[in-house]
Amino acid sequence: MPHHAPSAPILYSFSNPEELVDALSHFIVKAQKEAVEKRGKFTVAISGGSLPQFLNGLIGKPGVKWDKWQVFYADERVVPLDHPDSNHKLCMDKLFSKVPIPPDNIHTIDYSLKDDLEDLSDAYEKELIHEFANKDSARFPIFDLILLGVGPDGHTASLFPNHPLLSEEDRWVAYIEDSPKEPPERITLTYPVINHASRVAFVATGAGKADTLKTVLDEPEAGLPASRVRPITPGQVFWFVDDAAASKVEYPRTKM
Ligand SMILES: O=C1O[C@H](COP(=O)(O)O)[C@@H](O)[C@H](O)[C@H]1O
Repeated sequence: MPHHAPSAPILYSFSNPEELVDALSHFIVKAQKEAVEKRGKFTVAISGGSLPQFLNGLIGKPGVKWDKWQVFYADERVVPLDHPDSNHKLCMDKLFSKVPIPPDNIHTIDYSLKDDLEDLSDAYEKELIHEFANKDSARFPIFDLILLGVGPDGHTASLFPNHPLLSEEDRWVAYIEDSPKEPPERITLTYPVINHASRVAFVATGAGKADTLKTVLDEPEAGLPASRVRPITPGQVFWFVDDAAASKVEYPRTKM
């Protein structure tokens, strides 16, 4: 089979958060429409951190078919689901408690397995296998959309700089016990999963992310975790940022 290099990232920069929220919700609904037309459902993985607050353009938006969404977490902290550090709690607070998504369509970690992180991450992987296996012959799941953030150190999901997990090639879900950012115990989707997605969209805002974004987009050879997100063709990576976050970036912007 011919090998195609991954497509270059597409960078959208907005002058204010309202424009970003609006464009992002439009982009997500378009992705959902395509997926539902093709396969009758929309598989999406969502991060925590600052990202969920930018999804509020979906609340009450016409065209969102919540019953077709199957939601997983791109990463999750190993804490109770109602703990302030839980990415699930954050997504519930910012979005899912405000929309008619069936609770069974939101796939959370099984916190009762907290004493054995291998079991906990295997159980989450099984949840993915149940959703994706046998639907196509791919070795890895093909998410319709993965929504990611980027930390000031360039980490994304719970893939941190210089961590051995960056080299994971087999597992769909892996655990980490020594996250440099609190809390230390987490699970994360691995690169093979992220880089098989149909679309990955990063969201990053604020001047505090300007240096990080410059390194990620202008110096991919530095190998920061977010730069390594390069979905295999025909997958595509998009960046939704504000002008403050993009202020130091030379990488070309695309008009929406
Ligand atoms: O710890 C995490 O950090 C990243 C980035 O967070 P942000 O607040 O700087 O946007 C986030 O994407 C990830 O889900 C989370 O667990």
